[in-house]
This record gives sequence, C-alpha cells and structure tokens, in this order.
Amino acid sequence: DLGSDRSSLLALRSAVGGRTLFWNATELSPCGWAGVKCEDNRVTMLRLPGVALSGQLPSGIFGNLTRLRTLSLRVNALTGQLPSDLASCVNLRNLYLQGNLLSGEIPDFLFTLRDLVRLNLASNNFSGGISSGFNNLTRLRTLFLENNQLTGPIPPELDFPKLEQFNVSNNLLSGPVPEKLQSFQVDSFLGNSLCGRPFETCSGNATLPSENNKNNGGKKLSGGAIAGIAIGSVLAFLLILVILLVLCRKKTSAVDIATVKHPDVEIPGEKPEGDVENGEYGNGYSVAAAAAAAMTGNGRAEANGGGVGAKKLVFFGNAARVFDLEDLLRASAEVLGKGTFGTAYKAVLEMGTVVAVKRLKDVTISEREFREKIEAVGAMDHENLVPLRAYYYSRDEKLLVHDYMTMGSLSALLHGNKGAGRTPLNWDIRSAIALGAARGIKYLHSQGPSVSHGNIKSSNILLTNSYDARVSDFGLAHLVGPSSTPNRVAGYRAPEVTDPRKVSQKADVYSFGVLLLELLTGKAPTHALLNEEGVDLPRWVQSIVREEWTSEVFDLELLRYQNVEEEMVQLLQLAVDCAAQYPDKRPSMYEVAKRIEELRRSSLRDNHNPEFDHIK
Ligand SMILES: Nc1ncnc2c1ncn2[C@@H]1O[C@H](COP(=O)(O)OP(=O)(O)OP(=O)(O)O)[C@@H](O)[C@H]1O
Repeated sequence: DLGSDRSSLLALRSAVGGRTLFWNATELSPCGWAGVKCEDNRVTMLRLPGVALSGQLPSGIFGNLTRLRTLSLRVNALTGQLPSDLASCVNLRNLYLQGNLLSGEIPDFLFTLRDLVRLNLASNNFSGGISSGFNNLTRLRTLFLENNQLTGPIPPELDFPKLEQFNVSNNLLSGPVPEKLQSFQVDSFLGNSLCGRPFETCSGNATLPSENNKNNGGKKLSGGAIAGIAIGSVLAFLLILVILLVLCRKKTSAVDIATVKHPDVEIPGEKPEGDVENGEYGNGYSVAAAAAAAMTGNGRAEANGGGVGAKKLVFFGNAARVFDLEDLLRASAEVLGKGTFGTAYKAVLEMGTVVAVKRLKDVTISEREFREKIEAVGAMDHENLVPLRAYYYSRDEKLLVHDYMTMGSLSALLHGNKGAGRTPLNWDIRSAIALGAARGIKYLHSQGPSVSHGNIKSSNILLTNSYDARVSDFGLAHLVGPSSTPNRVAGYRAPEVTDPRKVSQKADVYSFGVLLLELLTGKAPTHALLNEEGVDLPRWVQSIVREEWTSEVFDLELLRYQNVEEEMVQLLQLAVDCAAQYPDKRPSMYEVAKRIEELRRSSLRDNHNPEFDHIK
C-alpha cells in the first residue's frame, strides 16, 4: 500500500542519498514529493534524474513498489549490480538507468518485466554478453545499451517486433549484426568489432563468436579500420558536396540566362498545375517557370471566365511598388523550404531586389474571403513583423511576397550546423530575440481580441542582419484548409487546441512559452531524447525545475556565460508560466513582453553597460 511505498522511498533515500533538499519528506503522503507520482494511491512513477544518488541500490526496496510504471534514476552515480527485487515491479514500462556506474552482467530478471517499452542502460559499466532473453521483451520500442563493456556476439535470433530505436555502440561486441537489426543505421553499432550489414560482409572466422570474445588484437585493428572508414566517408561526402555545389551553381545560372533571355519561356501546356514539388521543377529552378506554368494555365482559364485584372500582383503600402509580376516571373529562385502552408522560395529580381515568395497550397476559402483576410495581414505594420509586400491570387496559384530575411530562421540558427566554426548564440542575442518576437506577437494581439498568430514556432521567427527578430507567417492559419494540419507544430501547440485553425491568443502564449524553452535549453520541442521519455519540452523542464536541479536544463552554450544565470532563471520561469496547462493561468503577451524587458534591463545594468546607465 501507500505506506509501504513511502517507507521504500525513505529507505532508498537513506541508502543512496541524493541532494538533501531533494524530497520534502515531511509530507505524510509521498505522492507530493518531488519526482514521485501516484495513481490510485500507489506510487507509479519515480523520476530522480541527476540528483547525485550514489552507491549501490539495496534489495528490499523495489519489492514493495509493485505499481511502478516509470523508474528514472539516470545520470547519477549508482554502482554495483541491480537488486533482484526489481523483478517485482512487473508493471514497469520505462526504465531509465543510463549514465551511472552500474556493473555486472545485465541481470536475467529484467527479461521477466514483459511490459517494458523503454529500456535504457547506456553509459554504465555493464559487462558480459547480450542475452537472447531480451526476446521476451516483445513490447520494447527503445533499447539503449551503448557505452558499456558488453562482449561477445549479438544473439542472431534477436528480434523485437516493435523496436524503433536501438543502440549498442561503443561496447566490445563482435560477430555479425543479426538480420532483424540490420535496418538500424550504422551509428547504432559503431565502436565494436561487428560485421555484416550495415558494415562490410563478415569474413569466415568473424562469425565464430567464441574466437571473437577474447580477440582484443582484432578489436584494435577494427578500431583503426573504422576510423579509416569514417575518415574515408567524410572525405567522400565532402567531395560529393563540392560536386553538387558546382553543378547547382551551373544549373541556376543556366536557368537564369534562359529565363532572362526568354521571359515568355514556353511552358508545356500539359502541366497546367506547374507543381514545383512533384514535377521536374526542382530546387534551383526559377519560381517564374513554376508559377508561370500555373499562370499560363490560368490565363487560359481566365480568358474563358473573364477577370483580366486578376493577373496582377497586389501591393501593400505606397512606396513598395518597385517590381511587378513580370519581374517576379523573371527572377531566379531557390527553394527555402516547405512549410505547412506551401513552399517558400528566395527570388532574386533582375534589379537585385531579393524577396521571399511563398506559394500557398490548400487554400479552400473563397476569393473574396481570401482577399479580405490577406488585406488584413498586409495592413499589419510593426518592426518585429516580416512585412507582407504583395500577393497574387488566381484560381490555381496563390503567392505571397515577403521581405527576404538574410539570417534565416531562429530554428536554423539554434539547431543547424552544430559543428566547429559556429558562433554560439549568447545570452544577449537570445534574450533580444525573445523580446523582439514577444513585441511582434504583442502587436498582433493588440489588433483585437480575435487576432492571433496561430503558428508560433522557431522557424517562423526570422532574423535580420543584426539579429533583430521578425515574426513571420501570421494570419495564414486562417487561410488554409484542414488538410494541412501541421504535424510538426505538435510540440508547440497548446493542449486545448484541437483544430489548428481555431487558435486563440492564449494558445499563442503557450507556443511562445515553448519557443522560450527552446531558446533556453537549445532543444527542439521535437527532440528525440524528449520523445524517448514520452514527454514534451514544457513537461520535461517542469519536472527538472521541480526537482531543484534547474541548471540542468540550460543549453551548455549559455552556461558558458557567467553572471546571467539569474536572468536565465527568470526567463525560464516566464516560459513555464506561458506554457501553463490551463489557458487562464497564462500571462498576456503584454505582460510577457514587459517581463522580458525588465529582466533584460536588469542584466544590462548588472553588467555595467554605459549605454544603459540612464535606466538606473
Ligand atoms: N521571408 C523570409 N526570409 C528568409 N527566409 C524565409 C522567409 N520566409 C520563410 N523562410 C525560410 O523558408 C523556410 C520555409 O518556410 P515556411 O514558412 O514555408 O515553412 P515553415 O516555417 O518551416 O513552416 P510553416 O509553414 O508551418 O510556417 C523556413 O525555414 C524559413 O527559414
């Protein structure tokens, strides 16, 4: 019962310690203790990641915690073998023990826990072989055994019908990769002496496991071979990249010339849809060709149905009318990416102007409604919004023309190119981006209680040359049909939003909270590690903050900067407030922008920036 659950937890604490403030064990019921969750008055979840537990897990503890479904003791300093009474936790689904100093063989009793879905024993000192007993765990979706001392062959009969993620890299394994595991990428197996797909084929004796078991010399040789292969593949990859780049350049310039010389480039009439995404109009082709294909189709259609005026770009503002449809059609274009609402292109006009053109798909509303809504979008004017310059509407083609943002999106900046030579985003830039984005959204919300963005995420925060944030894609959620229900928005979407077109300002605030968490943790809301534990970014952060282990959540790049942790914690708190489960608990964007302004002001003041002396 709950009483024995409680005493087990207390016994665990006295056996392996942990940060002393960690559980407020004064409460009678353990269900409110940090890291503990109950259902039906029994402990079902125990999550104690990274809290400096150390020593050996004693037996006599888990025998009582029979309702446990999730046990996470990852990233601690636990030693020795796993206690055998863990076998009593027959309801266990998720077992995370990675990042400890556990040793001995992987115990057989684990294979009696048949409900296990996620098992992570990586980065410990487990030794011995991989047992074919793993086959009993038919529900496993993830199995991580990397960075241990496991030896011998992987049993050829291993087969997990539901396995999605698997890793045994950096062990002392040898022999062939079992057939049923060959579909996993090479990274899952690296740092062993394995052969067969995805590696080279096995030579005769490599299939003899007994010989390989003690074959240390062979291991070293293979290590060298693997290094060789790795270096070789990197070089080959670079070579291919260079060739591709050269080819791409040639291709783009060729298209350039073709379209410039023949502005009325003939487009085969059989392709009235001019679908860039599926046809041969691929990356590097001109947006003109793609759009023109659609428009020649249109032209005909409209000649039948009338409406000559429709073939015009409609501009917003007065000074903006610096190019026309012809110019746009002649521009060379490159695909920037495919989004929920269509494909975005960078188009370089003849006179050097660069614009971003978005071809909308799945526009199901009427022309009148479209024009009305897009006019409202075009009327938005704020320094933290990407301005909509013009649009084009015909039956088959809907184009939006925006200013091109040279530095790309925040998403690319945070998660792209993590390699050397990349300038890390410091706190000042990140908090300035947070503030800029907040002001942009605040402006949108100030246009009326029903005005919301509907699709806030890091790929929609674009940056100017000087890293000023501009919010893009506003208002589009109301233009498209239900078929473009964005899957990858999932990580940002507020829990109460079921129809992506029916969004609210409070839902925007939730998405913005997730965006702040992304800025602070450096983790994309769709991060694999998070998915592995089946939580979303807000819940992951909340669980760690609750456990008073806050600095574990921050992006390592940010921790390098001293003196700003206080502000980081304040922004984290704001992010958690924004991502509150219940819409009413979330602050307004007005309040959000104000709080970011304040915390930025205090950090600038603390760092004695003379520019801000007047604020004191
Ligand atoms: N005005 C712009 N300037 C520079 N790059 C842009 C511009 N608009 C879009 N992009 C880039 O093009 C890519 C595709 O953008 P798009 O808005 O079509 O899709 P998305 O933001 O990934 O998803 P969604 O359609 O759901 O917003 C983005 O990653 C973004 O970096």
